[in-house]
Amino acid sequence: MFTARDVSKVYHSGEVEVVALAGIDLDLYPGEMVVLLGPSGSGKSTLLNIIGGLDRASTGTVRFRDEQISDYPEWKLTRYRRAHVGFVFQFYNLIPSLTARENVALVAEISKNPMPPEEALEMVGLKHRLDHFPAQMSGGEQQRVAIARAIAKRPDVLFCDEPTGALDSKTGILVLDVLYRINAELGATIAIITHNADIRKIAHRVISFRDGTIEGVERNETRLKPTDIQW
Ligand SMILES: Nc1ncnc2c1ncn2[C@@H]1O[C@H](COP(=O)(O)OP(=O)(O)OP(=O)(O)O)[C@@H](O)[C@H]1O
Repeated sequence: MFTARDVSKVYHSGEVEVVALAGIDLDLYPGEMVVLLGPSGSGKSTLLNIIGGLDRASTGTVRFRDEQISDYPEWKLTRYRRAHVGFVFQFYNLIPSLTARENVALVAEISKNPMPPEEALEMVGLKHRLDHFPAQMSGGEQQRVAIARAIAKRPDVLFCDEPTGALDSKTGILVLDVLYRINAELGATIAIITHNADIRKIAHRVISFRDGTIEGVERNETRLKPTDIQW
């Protein structure tokens, strides 16, 4: 689904150059669930942001199916992101003055063939929270609203940057279980960035980062369900 070749990213802040990615090659396949592991600052978010069309590589190429998205002008990149990519971040980013249903509806409105917000919220187990505001929900519930919002446009791929980073383990497992089901039931490719090595067991493949490079790729012969892991 994605082919990244020799992707590098250098940030310049004043005199200082930070090499966030130093020539990475990565393939992501349709329908797989991958976990990206690695120390803080090793380049995980930078890579997903580039593949997701939120940022641009300094050098190298990124293909999505038959399209070289690294060559896209801004408007095409926006269209690509809108049509194909869902994002889930550590801090939910819900609009506080909108209910769960309205937060999801907002994205559904700018999509071509969206799921009804109620259906997306039902998939994440929040049918009973449709008209609650973010402040009336727990962290895990808010994250599940954020996931419902991301899947409502039926994305081909879901990029999740530390989705359980702000949650206790019990709630985190619930959120991972939702992602696991979305991967199995909707067939969406899912990439999860985490610092938590225990989460690796739920992935088809685990990609390990170090200093802006990929240190290793491991395939899990047997996967665990999120409800079978603990940390
Ligand atoms: N906008 C930016 N400007 C300057 N440097 C940046 C910027 N974004 C990231 N970096 C630097 O690039 C490097 C890689 O950052 P990145 O966020 O990709 O790492 P990460 O592996 O996702 O880390 P974490 O697990 O802490 O989120 C880090 O050294 C970071 O400080």
